[in-house]
Amino acid sequence: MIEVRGLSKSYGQTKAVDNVDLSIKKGELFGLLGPNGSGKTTMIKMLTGQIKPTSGTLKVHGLDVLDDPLKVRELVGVIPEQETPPSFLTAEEYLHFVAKIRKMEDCEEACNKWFEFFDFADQKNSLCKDLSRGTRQKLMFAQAFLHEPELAIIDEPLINLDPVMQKKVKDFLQGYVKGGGTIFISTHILEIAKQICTSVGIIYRGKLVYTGRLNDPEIQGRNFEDFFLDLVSRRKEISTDILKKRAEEISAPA
Ligand SMILES: Nc1ncnc2c1ncn2[C@@H]1O[C@H](COP(=O)(O)OP(=O)(O)OP(=O)(O)O)[C@@H](O)[C@H]1O
Repeated sequence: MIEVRGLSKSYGQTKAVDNVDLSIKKGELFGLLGPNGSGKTTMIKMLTGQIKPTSGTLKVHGLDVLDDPLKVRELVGVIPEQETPPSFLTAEEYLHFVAKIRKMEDCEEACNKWFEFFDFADQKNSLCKDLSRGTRQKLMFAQAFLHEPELAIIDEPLINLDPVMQKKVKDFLQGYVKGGGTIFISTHILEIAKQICTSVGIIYRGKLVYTGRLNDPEIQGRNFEDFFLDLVSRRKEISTDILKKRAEEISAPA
């Protein structure tokens, strides 16, 4: 469902994503994990055709994202990082608008299903700007799954949701992949990955330093948090040395 080869994205000197290879099969609930600034959002932006890679290839849903970014966005359900629905539309108008873009014939039932699922039917006529942050996230979630995409890509799916809604969303995501869907999420919350993901990738400083299942022999018998911290802090020591050297160079007399 997702095939990435040699994918890189640089912003000036910063290698946000560095030579990543990744394959995600249909039916996976894949979690991309990594500390802040490790390249998760940049990966998602490339997968969804929001930004172009510096180099590499990427296929999503069998489509080359570089050749056909519009088609990819039409097929795939996406929740970008920190995205909120347009302030000037009501919640219902926004879902109808998305349904039109998704070329859905009759969206009334699908929209109502989501208002009920997230328990905010009483606010469907409110302007999005007047909704709470959590409710805006619910709406973003609804728009991504409205057309029941085969693949959904979600940056931090549980952000701003209360524990009751988090549980609902986690159950929904697990059910979705059991029903044949594929989901790619990014998160820096390890607990979420442990609870719901069928496979994970760990990205650190743009490099994919691990991919596999949570029950892989490499992890088995070890606490996943320790495994994760080992992977990223081992590299942190290296980078700390580099930073120290740079600081010495900068402070050295000319
Ligand atoms: N538009 C941009 N211009 C310059 N640098 C950028 C840009 N977008 C991201 N970066 C840099 O690329 C690196 C990766 O950022 P990215 O947002 O992908 O990380 P992340 O893993 O999603 O972080 P977080 O968990 O904090 O959201 C960071 O060093 C960031 O500062």
